[in-house]
Amino acid sequence: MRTVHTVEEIRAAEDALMATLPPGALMQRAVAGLVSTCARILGGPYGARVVVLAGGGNNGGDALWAGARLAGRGASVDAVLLRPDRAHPEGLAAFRDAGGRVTAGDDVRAGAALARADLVLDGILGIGGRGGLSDDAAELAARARADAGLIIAVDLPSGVDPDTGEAPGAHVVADVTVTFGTGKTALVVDPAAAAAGAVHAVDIGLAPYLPGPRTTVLEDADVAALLPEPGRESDKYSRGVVGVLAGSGQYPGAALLAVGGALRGGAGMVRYAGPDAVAATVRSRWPETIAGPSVAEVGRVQAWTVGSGLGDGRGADVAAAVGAGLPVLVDADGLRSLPDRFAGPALLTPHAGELARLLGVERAEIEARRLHHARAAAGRWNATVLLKGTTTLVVAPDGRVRVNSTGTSALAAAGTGDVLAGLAGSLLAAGLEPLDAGSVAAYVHGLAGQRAAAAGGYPSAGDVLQQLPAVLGSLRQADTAQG
Ligand SMILES: NC(=O)C1=CN([C@@H]2O[C@H](COP(=O)(O)OP(=O)(O)OC[C@H]3O[C@@H](n4cnc5c(N)ncnc54)[C@H](O)[C@@H]3O)[C@@H](O)[C@H]2O)[C@@H](O)CC1
Ligand SMILES: Nc1ncnc2c1ncn2[C@@H]1O[C@H](COP(=O)(O)OP(=O)(O)O)[C@@H](O)[C@H]1O
Ligand SMILES: [K+]
Repeated sequence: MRTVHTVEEIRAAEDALMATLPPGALMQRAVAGLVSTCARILGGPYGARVVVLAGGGNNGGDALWAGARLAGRGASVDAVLLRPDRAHPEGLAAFRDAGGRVTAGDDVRAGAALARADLVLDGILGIGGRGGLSDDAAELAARARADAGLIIAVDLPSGVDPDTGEAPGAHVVADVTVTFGTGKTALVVDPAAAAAGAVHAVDIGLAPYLPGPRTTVLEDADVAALLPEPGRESDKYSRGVVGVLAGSGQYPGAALLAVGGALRGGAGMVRYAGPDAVAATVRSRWPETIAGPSVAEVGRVQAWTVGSGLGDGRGADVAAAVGAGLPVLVDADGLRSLPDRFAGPALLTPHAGELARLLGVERAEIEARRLHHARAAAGRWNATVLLKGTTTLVVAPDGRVRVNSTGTSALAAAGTGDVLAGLAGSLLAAGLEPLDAGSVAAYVHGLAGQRAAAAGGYPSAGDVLQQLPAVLGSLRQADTAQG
């Protein structure tokens, strides 16, 4: 599991750790990790042309110290100081001692150095940064992006907001970010995360001083441990019965994909509620499905998945499923019929457009502030909100957040959301809480998208569905091997 902490938590942990160490020792740990990553990426620093962009804080200090060490190993290093009056004194002294050249941000030499750089170290702003880059810094960042070989961001790409994942103004767009101690929201939540590139974490010994993380990124082992495992005594009821209220005459495929997602997700049984014609289509593909005309008449279930491809005019059925007092997942058209607040476990699965409609804001505003708005909706409806997109977020009303790392644009195809709704519904029926059900489903769904894409061509939702057994099988196998 990868952890994410807030700036306040990181600063408190750093203070506690620093109190046990000689002055400057913590920065030297960070710098050692940064330099070894730079050296590895450069294939050895000797002869490399490096430019350090240094702001006036400790982030600039890290970059200047790293520049000094790279110069000491034979790199040709220029430092461009954005705030010459506030440059990190020890870092700057070490840099000069190692033979580094220093220029001011507005010096023409700065542009020339960037144009021939193999590597730019972005030390303009770190966790102290707020509100986008100043104009002079923005210009250097743009030049670096246009002209230089590779950009490595120190701790964070400068200019993004550390705690929200928002990018409120100009910012560095890095190829790699070397981050210290723990993850930051900006490294996992878009749009900021898109500017971080590949993230390398450097252990500086902070973990014992950090609180339990509110935000996490699940990995294979976490997901495998959360997946329901049928026991010797399991029967179809104890494994979970999912009710699926999805699809319509206009969108019968949504019913097929949601039921398929639920069956492949491990449900012991799926009960489909919908018109006879759609039910017949569902049963011709999934003969194991039990069908009935409405929520009230389909029989007992342990969780409901409602809304995918449902069309209009089914509000009463949605209300019946939502009001059944069972865990419920609400997707797509079902989101038009939400109660004022949920009383029991609920998982809402909007994409940005649907969340925009729910909250009465523009879609672009949702995309710019994904975590903020997912949180707002989770609080407003007392439900866990799974906001789909490049990095899917799952936000519980109590403030816990999971960020999915397996997303792929291969999933940007009609109907993949229906598969996700069925899959997450089956996990709710198996007894997972909405945060676990949503984050495990998003993870598995992303891996299925990756596998479908690797099989070649442009996968459709059906191809993604077909990959679920292989993905679940390999996660389980890895779990058994570990356990
Ligand atoms: N505290 C420590 O011992 C360690 C700190 N480390 C580094 O220190 C960094 C944090 O350093 P600082 O707290 O000095 O903060 P930064 O270096 O991130 O920022 C410096 C200052 O810039 C100003 N600023 C904020 N937003 C700005 C903007 N948009 N435009 C211009 N100026 C702006 C603020 O006054 C801020 O305090 C971390 O990100 C990490 O790189 C690491 O060396 C690990 C150890
Ligand atoms: N660019 C992308 N990168 C990663 N995942 C994506 C991308 N675009 C779409 N997805 C994923 O694809 C799925 C699409 O779901 P949705 O928008 O509900 O489509 P539909 O209603 O057609 O099924 C979601 O899981 C979403 O997170
Ligand atoms: K930085």
